[in-house]
Amino acid sequence: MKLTGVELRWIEMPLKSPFRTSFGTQNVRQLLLLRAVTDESEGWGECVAMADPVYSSEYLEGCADVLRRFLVPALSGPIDGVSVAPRLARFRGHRMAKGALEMAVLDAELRARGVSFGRELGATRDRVPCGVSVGIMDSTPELLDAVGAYLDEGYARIKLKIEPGWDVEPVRAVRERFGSDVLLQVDANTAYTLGDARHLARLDPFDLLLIEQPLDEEEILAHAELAKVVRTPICLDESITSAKSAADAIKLGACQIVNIKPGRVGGYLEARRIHDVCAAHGIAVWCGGMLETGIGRAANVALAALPGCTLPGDTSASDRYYQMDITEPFVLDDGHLAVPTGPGLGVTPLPDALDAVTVKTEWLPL
Ligand SMILES: CSCC[C@@H](NC(=O)CCC(=O)O)C(=O)O
Ligand SMILES: [Mg+2]
Repeated sequence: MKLTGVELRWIEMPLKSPFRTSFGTQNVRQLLLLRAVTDESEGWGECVAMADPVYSSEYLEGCADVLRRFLVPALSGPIDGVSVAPRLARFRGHRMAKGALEMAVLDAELRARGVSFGRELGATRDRVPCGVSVGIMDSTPELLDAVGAYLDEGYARIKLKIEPGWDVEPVRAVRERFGSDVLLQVDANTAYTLGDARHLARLDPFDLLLIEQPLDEEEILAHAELAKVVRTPICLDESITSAKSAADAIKLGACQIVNIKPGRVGGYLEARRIHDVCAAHGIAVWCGGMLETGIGRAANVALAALPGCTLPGDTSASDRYYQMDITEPFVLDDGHLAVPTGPGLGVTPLPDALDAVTVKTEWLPL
């Protein structure tokens, strides 16, 4: 298969309501979609980098630049999904940009072969239980209303964003209102330090599934120290950038659970390798989210169907964040989403919906 070019598409998707985390509040999701055009088929990739480098060092315009000047030109000549990462390895970092490009080439290859993402990645289920991420709110009553609505929709797991000053009390309020059977976890997005260990241990009585990324992404040993003070399992997100970093974190006792985000780790093939490393060490994994459109959501649901994904992921329905998705919407069914079965991602953008959120496009010829 040969690439004839890649289209970059800047899109802006307004959120139904502000999504607040410890690193800021989002009202609109600005992201880059890639369309890989080959001599056999076309494929789609979603770059999950945010507009600003506040979740990780990557950001939207930086990804566009590195794709334009380095990554896309490096894919001239015969190419397929598995050969993208080796071809790009000489360029350091830029995992989200690389992951989106690999995803688009892999999707084109799989559509040409008539193989689904789920089949290619090793999915063993045709539907997956879905969790939902709940942002930091202005008040506890507002939080309880939101959590109650998501539970009524059937979500299998609730994840609360936390930060210093909004942690123990919101968790206590959710437990008191909805009981101890609700699967409940928290995500700090690196907002704490090891000095907060005893404070974070105050979450232990609430029987949380996990505490996600309490410390800075580079604090691997500190997470291992934290795990000696906090009984609740530590889950890493931002710290896990590759199968190697996952193996190191596990060996150092820095995490008992891993949130796998394909964009963060350089693509779905590396995500599968992380899944396999964790499974070999008895570490549970789940598929994280970056407010993807239906394109990224389709691939995430396929990943979430792998056997080692034993915890509900942040694979919410399309209407968690968006009034209208750019694909046929993913709709929750009894707390589950169906794994797409068509070739490649199994979904394609709806032209009118895509045009409605497109800011600009750029064609990168090969
Ligand atoms: C765009 S920043 C979101 C990062 C955050 N993701 C979520 O909370 C889930 C978002 C989703 O439902 O896609 C995380 O750190 O896990
Ligand atoms: Mg997280």
